[in-house]
Amino acid sequence: MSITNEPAVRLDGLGKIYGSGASAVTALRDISYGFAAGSFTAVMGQSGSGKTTLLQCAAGLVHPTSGSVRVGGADLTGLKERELASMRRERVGFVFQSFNLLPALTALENIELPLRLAGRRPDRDWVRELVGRTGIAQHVGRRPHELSGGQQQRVAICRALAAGPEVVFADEPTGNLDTASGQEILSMLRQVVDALGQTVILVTHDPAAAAYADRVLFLSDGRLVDVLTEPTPERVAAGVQRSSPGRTRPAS
Ligand SMILES: Nc1ncnc2c1ncn2[C@@H]1O[C@H](COP(=O)(O)OP(=O)(O)OP(=O)(O)O)[C@@H](O)[C@H]1O
Repeated sequence: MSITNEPAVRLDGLGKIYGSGASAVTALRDISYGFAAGSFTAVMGQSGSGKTTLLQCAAGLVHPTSGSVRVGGADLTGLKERELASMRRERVGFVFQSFNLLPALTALENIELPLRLAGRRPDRDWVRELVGRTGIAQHVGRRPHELSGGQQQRVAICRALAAGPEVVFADEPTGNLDTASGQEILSMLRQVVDALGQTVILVTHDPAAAAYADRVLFLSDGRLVDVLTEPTPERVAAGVQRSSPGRTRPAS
């Protein structure tokens, strides 16, 4: 059971260095932030600023070099790979730019696959509610190649939500979609937060996409340099400008 006021994800002094010696790359520097349960947060910053690394550390996909990550109150620091894999299955959902659906399986089989791999019986009522809410109920018998990109991404969102995760991580989920389909996917993520109380963390390059969130974090050269509340596309675009390298300032 999660404790009231415990953030869904808590980063403390998070740092990540890839490689070592002369080829070492510092991707994250001393990032501390709590992602409130039931909130929608966008992470922005220029290419190479550390967005994907932050998401992957927070999701237990990449080991931080320093600091700690807590998901739903559970400390990931020191977990072995097998324990991390089980944590990911139980507590987090993922939505990627490339949908990552298995082509041989129907949409419904794709949605239920992670649960089945975890040895759990899918909750049919919950899956029915998800496919209804995301508007793909009539398509669940089709295979991915019989669906549009937007429909495939809806399937991926249902798959991410099927196990009732603490948090859904979405890395550029609209990157392969046309503008209208992208907007539908973002509205859907917004609805998932508002109607289902889900926590969503979204990595994006697009100020219009980030404006769907409650808060926007700005990264620059691996540092958290700004946090914007009540974002609009214009305010987010201005935040990107402010947080560009050369104009770095500490987070308030
Ligand atoms: N596996 C890796 N090995 C070495 N360096 C890496 C690795 N992954 C990322 N990096 C480096 O870490 C830094 C941050 O990368 P990251 O992918 O997190 O940035 P990003 O903001 O998501 O970039 P983009 O917007 O281009 O996807 C970059 O300098 C990148 O080259």
